[in-house]
Amino acid sequence: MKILSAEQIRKWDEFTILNEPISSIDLMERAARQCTQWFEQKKGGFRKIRIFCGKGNNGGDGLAIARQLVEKDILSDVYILEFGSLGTNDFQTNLSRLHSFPVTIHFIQHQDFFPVIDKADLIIDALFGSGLNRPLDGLSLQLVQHLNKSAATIIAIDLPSGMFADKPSPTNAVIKAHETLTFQQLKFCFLFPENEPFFGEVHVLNIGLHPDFSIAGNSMFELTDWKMIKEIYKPRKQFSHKGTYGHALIVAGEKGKMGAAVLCTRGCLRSGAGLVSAMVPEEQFAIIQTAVPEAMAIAQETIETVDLSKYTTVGIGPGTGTSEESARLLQRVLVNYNRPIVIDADGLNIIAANDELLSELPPGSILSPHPKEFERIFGKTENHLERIQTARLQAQKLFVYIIVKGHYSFVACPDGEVYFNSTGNSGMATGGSGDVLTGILTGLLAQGYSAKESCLLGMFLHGLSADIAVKTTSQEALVAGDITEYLGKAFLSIAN
Ligand SMILES: NC(=O)C1=CN([C@@H]2O[C@H](COP(=O)(O)OP(=O)(O)OC[C@H]3O[C@@H](n4cnc5c(N)ncnc54)[C@H](OP(=O)(O)O)[C@@H]3O)[C@@H](O)[C@H]2O)[C@H](O)CC1
Ligand SMILES: [K+]
Repeated sequence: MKILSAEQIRKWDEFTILNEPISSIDLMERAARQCTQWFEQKKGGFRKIRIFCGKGNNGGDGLAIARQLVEKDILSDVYILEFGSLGTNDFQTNLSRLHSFPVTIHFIQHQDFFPVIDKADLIIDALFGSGLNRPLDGLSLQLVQHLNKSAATIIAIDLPSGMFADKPSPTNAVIKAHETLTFQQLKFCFLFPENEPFFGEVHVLNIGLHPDFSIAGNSMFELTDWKMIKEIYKPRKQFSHKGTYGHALIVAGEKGKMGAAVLCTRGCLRSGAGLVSAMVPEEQFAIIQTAVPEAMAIAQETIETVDLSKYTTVGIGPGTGTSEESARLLQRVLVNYNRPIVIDADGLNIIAANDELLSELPPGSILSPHPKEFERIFGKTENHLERIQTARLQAQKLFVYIIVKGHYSFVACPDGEVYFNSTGNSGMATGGSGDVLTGILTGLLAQGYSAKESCLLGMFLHGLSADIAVKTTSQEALVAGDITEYLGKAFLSIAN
């Protein structure tokens, strides 16, 4: 699913209006209807429903919701932020429609008119949506601060007022919503971690924008979905043997960090690699061979002489440390291996300390930093959007795939496309979950998925497995090992 800017969504509206065809006011009615149905299902026994409206189309939605709720015998008070000018056409039409219904309409021209809000009230925020073009100030700023001070439940329509739809809102006053009902698809702003305190739980309501609108080519940003992932997934061939699915080399672990090697190797095996060799310090063989008997062990001390070309791919970095010997491991792989590899964790820290290694990366390789590792290599970024843009430029420049981990992990590809992952949960913020991802990515590469396919399928599987796991483990009790345990169920849900 492509992620669109506010401008592109406006064009999609216009396309729908022209080609469905549907009038703009009926499209607003349809959008409001989806919200009304959602509110009906929510029920909740609120003392009073208060709908706050601006004079744009977001406010128009609020007015239409007020009318549709009365039609269902749910009463509300409407508050219109009044600046003295007329609202949009659809706002004005909805205002005149509302006059014949038993809804009290208040016009707010000054902060003295702000209502006292009870914690048992429900606030519907329809002040500003995707048309916001500057931070809030004056009366709108004061109103948002007043609403945020209340202990009432706040539901935002389309976006929390004060938040820009497609760029960071660092200095803005923004409504702190408990839930947000957004239209048609996720907006860019919901992918930024800085915005998380404001949007609460986001529900995407389908308002039936025209399916033929050509978004392809209009956006470099995309959210992975089931259809895309099912197309990438390749069932195993009937006449196959372990050689069909490649031989992966995992270079991981040092004394005290062998857990990373175990998790990574398990992730690699569980994602379907035919053979996996784990290159660990020789004195740690017992750990890897006991914990992962399916893998072969090979000593890190043999790195100078080993023939790397016999491995289909290499995953390097989890728990290796950043000592001179570990740096040597990475250098040797980079210099002697020319197919795509996966580099994570300490492998990335070694690169951060020796940035000349960036020019040695085999083309098409995958780097999978978390934000701090990313900044160590590519420099400080002010916000998530800047991080996305930097990753995009670097992926193009270095011809590598850069996965930045987090809620909505994303991968920046060498062709300039950026894909956000749609699976996963906060339970994954636990030690070792990145090591499992490295294993999965390496395992997918080994069995013949392209680097891009490995990134998309790997991130999706990793998150999906955790989503399935938390149904029994809870987010709190999830440990990285559970992600490998549930990978089978994740594969089954993609295959079926
Ligand atoms: N396809 C859909 O998703 C549909 C969405 N709908 C709803 O429409 C809004 C977008 O409506 P729009 O009228 O474009 O914008 P807003 O309602 O968000 O804002 C209206 C005007 O507010 C002014 N503005 C902008 N920033 C500020 C500010 N900081 N302070 C005060 N005023 C501000 C601006 O006008 P100016 O002339 O003052 O620049 C805006 O134009 C979308 O979010 C949905 O809720 C449709 O209902 C159905 C389809
Ligand atoms: K809003």
